[in-house]
Amino acid sequence: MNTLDQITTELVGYNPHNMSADSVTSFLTQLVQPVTEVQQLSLCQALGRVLAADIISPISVPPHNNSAMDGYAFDGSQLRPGEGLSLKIVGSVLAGQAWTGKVQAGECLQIMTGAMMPPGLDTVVPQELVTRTDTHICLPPHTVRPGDHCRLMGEDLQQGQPALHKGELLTPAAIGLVASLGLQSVPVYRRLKVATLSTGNEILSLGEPPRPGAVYDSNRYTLFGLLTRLGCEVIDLGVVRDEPAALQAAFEQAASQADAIITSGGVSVGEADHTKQTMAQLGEVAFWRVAMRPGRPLAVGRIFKDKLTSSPFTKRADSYENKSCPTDSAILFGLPGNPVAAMVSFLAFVRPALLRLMGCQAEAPPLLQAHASEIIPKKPGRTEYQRGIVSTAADGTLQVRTTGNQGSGVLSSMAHANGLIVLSHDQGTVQAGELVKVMMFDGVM
Ligand SMILES: Nc1nc2c(c(=O)[nH]1)N[C@H]1C(S)=C(S)[C@@H](COP(=O)(O)OP(=O)(O)OC[C@H]3O[C@@H](n4cnc5c(N)ncnc54)[C@H](O)[C@@H]3O)O[C@H]1N2
Ligand code: MOO
Repeated sequence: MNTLDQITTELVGYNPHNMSADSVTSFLTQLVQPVTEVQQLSLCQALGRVLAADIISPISVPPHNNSAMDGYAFDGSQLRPGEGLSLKIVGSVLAGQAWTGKVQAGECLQIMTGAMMPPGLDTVVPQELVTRTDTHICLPPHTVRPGDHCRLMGEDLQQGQPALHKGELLTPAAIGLVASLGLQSVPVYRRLKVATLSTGNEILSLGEPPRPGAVYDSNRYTLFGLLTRLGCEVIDLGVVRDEPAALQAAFEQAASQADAIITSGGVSVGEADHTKQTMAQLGEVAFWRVAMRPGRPLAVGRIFKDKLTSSPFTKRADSYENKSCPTDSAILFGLPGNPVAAMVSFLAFVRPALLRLMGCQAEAPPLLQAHASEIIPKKPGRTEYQRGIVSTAADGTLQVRTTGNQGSGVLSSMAHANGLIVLSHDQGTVQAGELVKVMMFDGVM
């Protein structure tokens, strides 16, 4: 585990009370140490998990030369430029069958897609490109070239070649690739446990009757969705009152069970904002406040498990299967209470940090570029995230417009967005037609 001093002395521009969005990303890369515990999981359970070792192909894929079309297989060396070809049909082979007979010069074999190409044959002509009698086919000139429509053994993967690398996320395509190798299970890093709690005396749990001054908790629900999409196990610790003792008990419980803790509310400068103080008592506050909007009062730190009193930490290698978690500290993300500020902070920083904690080494997906359909006012000196809808303009280019009220408590404009327009730290107001960057939600939330 790196100490804060080790991380911060190397970090350019570190200012714990006003971090730029870029320095938060660099900081979290240093702070977060990936989990190390590995499990062997059957393929169907492994979707969304992170590979803990390279997958080396035990076989070649495809395992044999085979036809890419329903048609006729023959030796392509008989083709002559500008000339047609007449071939005698000597048999027929389906996928899964092996043709054992001979196919001589002047002959062909009727073959179905996926069927093994017999030795000596390297070319397939699709059936709709030939004229056929009972005994022969006739290929017009220029129908195929030697080697056409024949899929070669190992053209996808050669035996012994790495198919996937350690640190890759298992997507549906990756799961399919592993299955094509005949492997039934894969080594993956264990699932992260993430504890969530909402703070605030005014926060109502669902099912409670409304009361004056109170609002229903939405943050635990957006976080539940975001964390579930990420494949984390969510430990829901409910709503905690704005009281230091209640917060301390909740943090201790969370830290004893989870790799990461995500709170919302109580990180600003109000009299009931106790999150940072409790974080400092049980661990350390790494930084608080980011030059961004929304989400400025984000606080990040960690809770040291060996300091906990009420929830003793058992450091057993298999303990993540039980109640506690085998890491020395739990990283704590104190998100701002305003619902959109909480979501934006999660998407901008928490999600990439959790992916790193999960062992994922994949690059962040590139931001998309779209033309702003309207003026977007922006002050230089902070990164801004605006809720937007990307669509295709009449000329085929991408355009983006904002989804209305951008107040950091307004969830409806978030629910109607398909991405966040990311306006960088030094950027000023965006004019209509200018290109802007967009972080798309697809696959993320
Ligand atoms: N004097 C200042 N006041 C505020 C500042 C500031 O710099 N100086 N920052 C503002 C900004 S920006 C934000 S964001 C908020 C963040 O405050 P907290 O993290 O302390 O959050 P709360 O005060 O607890 O709540 C803010 C707001 O969000 C509602 N909320 C909280 N939790 C939930 C939840 N789970 N579900 C739905 N809504 C929730 C809460 O009722 C408040 O309306 O501080 C500003 N103030
Ligand atoms: O940063 Mo706050 O999130 O704007 O409301």
